[in-house]
This record gives sequence, C-alpha cells and structure tokens, in this order.
Amino acid sequence: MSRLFETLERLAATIETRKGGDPAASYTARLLADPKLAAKKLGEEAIETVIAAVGQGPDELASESADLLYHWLVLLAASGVSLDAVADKLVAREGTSGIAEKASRQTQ
Ligand SMILES: N=c1c2ncn([C@@H]3O[C@H](COP(=O)(O)OP(=O)(O)OP(=O)(O)O)[C@@H](O)[C@H]3O)c2ncn1[C@@H]1O[C@H](COP(=O)(O)O)[C@@H](O)[C@H]1O
Repeated sequence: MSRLFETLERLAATIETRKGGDPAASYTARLLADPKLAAKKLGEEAIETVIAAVGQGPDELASESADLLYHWLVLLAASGVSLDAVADKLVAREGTSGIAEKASRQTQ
C-alpha cells in the first residue's frame, strides 16, 4: 500500500476519534460538529491548492494538498462516507476513459 494511503487511513481513524469531541480542544471536532463549515473549509483549501499549483511552487502545492486532503477526510467523516465507498467509485471507473464516459452520457 502507498505511504499516502496508509497516512490517509491513519488520519481518517484519528478524525473518527474526534466525533463528539470538545470543539474548544480539537479543530477536527469543531468541523465535524458543523458539516457546512467543513464543506466551506474544503472549498477554501481547494482554491488555495489551485493558487499554489499555478504559481507558488512544489513545496507550497504539497502543503496545500495536505490541507485539502485533511479537510476532505473531515468532510467525508462528517457526512458518514467511508474511504471504502470512495474506493468503490474509483474501482468501478477503472479502464473507462473520461471522454468515452462523457460521450455515453450525451447520447442517453
Ligand atoms: N492534518 C491536520 C491538519 N491540516 C490542517 N489543519 C488545520 O486546518 C486549519 C487550516 O485552516 P487555514 O489554512 O484556513 O488556516 P487558518 O487561517 O489558521 O484557519 P481559519 O482561521 O480560516 O479557520 C489550520 O488550523 C490547521 O492547523 C489540520 N488540523 C489537524 N490535522 C490532523 O488532525 C489531527 C487531530 O487534530 P485536532 O482534532 O485538532 O486535535 C492532528 O493531530 C493532525 O494529524
């Protein structure tokens, strides 16, 4: 398994432990208690990642990507969506070109 996936699984497990936690002591608990805030933060981190990608260099892009993935995991946890559920979607798409998939939707 890749180091990134192992890290994401470990972080997802840590995030689960924060459910119902004290928002004053845990930033994760604060986001989990307010899924709209978690979604808003994910949007902000996505924009910051794009800004890093178009002009701030590789280290900043890696750092913003880490922020993005952390907030993505929190939003999944807040919404009751497991990493396995996301994996199922990706596996189902394996081998299907995005161009072919879009064309099939347009002919339906
Ligand atoms: N990986 C992270 C992680 N990445 C980013 N962040 C926080 O996400 C926030 C990012 O917000 P911004 O970039 O918008 O920075 P900001 O301007 O300070 O934030 P705002 O004022 O806009 O809220 C910062 O407070 C970061 O510290 C994280 N907070 C927690 N984790 C992990 O989650 C674990 C549990 O955290 P707690 O629940 O807070 O103990 C930690 O041990 C870490 O492993």
